[in-house]
Amino acid sequence: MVQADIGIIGGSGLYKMDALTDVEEVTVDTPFGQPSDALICGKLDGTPVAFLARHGRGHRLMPTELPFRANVYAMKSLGVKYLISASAVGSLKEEVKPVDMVIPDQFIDRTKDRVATFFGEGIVAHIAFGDPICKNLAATLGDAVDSLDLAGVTLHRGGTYVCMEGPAFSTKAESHLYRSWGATVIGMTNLTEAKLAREAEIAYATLAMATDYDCWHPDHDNVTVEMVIGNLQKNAVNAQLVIRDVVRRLTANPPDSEAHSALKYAVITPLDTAPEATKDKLKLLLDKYM
Ligand SMILES: CSC[C@H]1O[C@H](OP(=O)(O)O)[C@H](O)[C@@H]1O
Ligand SMILES: Nc1ncnc2[nH]cnc12
Repeated sequence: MVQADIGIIGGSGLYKMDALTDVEEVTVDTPFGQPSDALICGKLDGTPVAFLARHGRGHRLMPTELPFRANVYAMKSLGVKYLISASAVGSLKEEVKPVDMVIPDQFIDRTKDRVATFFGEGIVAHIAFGDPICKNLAATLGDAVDSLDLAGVTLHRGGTYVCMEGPAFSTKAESHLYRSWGATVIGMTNLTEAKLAREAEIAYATLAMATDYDCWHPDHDNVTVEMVIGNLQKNAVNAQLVIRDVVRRLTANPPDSEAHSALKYAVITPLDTAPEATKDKLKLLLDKYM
């Protein structure tokens, strides 16, 4: 099986990486079902990476339908240690304008219809999630963005990403509420992925690219898919430059991450008495603790 230390999940507008060489499509089956699509494995400037189109190529899956567990498990099964998400987000702050980049460091959970854990069925784990994003991976990602000096793009390091269920966009009352909470951007995917990545001991960071001002801004139209995609086509070009640069940096200097030992103090169920079937299902995550 192909192996890669670095995984990339491309969101709305980013369905492929043009610079990939030695490309191989890998279909992965997991105990949590099939990922959104085949993993596109290849090399970026010589470094093996695995790319996954979050909504599938052709954008077939809405946020609630995403097989988040299968996606993260599939990355883990290829050996991924660093997972970078590229995502479209609505801006909740005046100073974050469309095409700006945000590297969030916090989330607010407004999802209600998805499973965000690998555990259960006899094995209970509670991961620490106070700092849901890997600080070192986020810093490397920020350095990559800064070094590129992309025209018209301001980088915002840090910020809170509200993860809503969707698929409908927010009401104005909701959008104003999130602003009153001090949130920075809004999307529908990254919190769930970040939780599962942490459970899988994978360092996770998000390159969030603003596409709209959601529906709170008096001088801007309410968000539409047309608006999102229009801006994300510009963002997709920038995102690929950033990803290429961050992969170079991670290859030269793979950072430490607290995520890599996230399960050390998280599993409360004694594994020696836990159900064999669940241990088998979670072997990829728990092997080093058994
Ligand atoms: C097409 S706009 C809404 C859609 O875009 C974002 O997706 P992703 O995070 O995969 O880029 C947002 O979360 C929604 O799923
Ligand atoms: N305004 C918005 N709300 C939720 N998800 C989004 N993705 C892009 N823009 C968004």
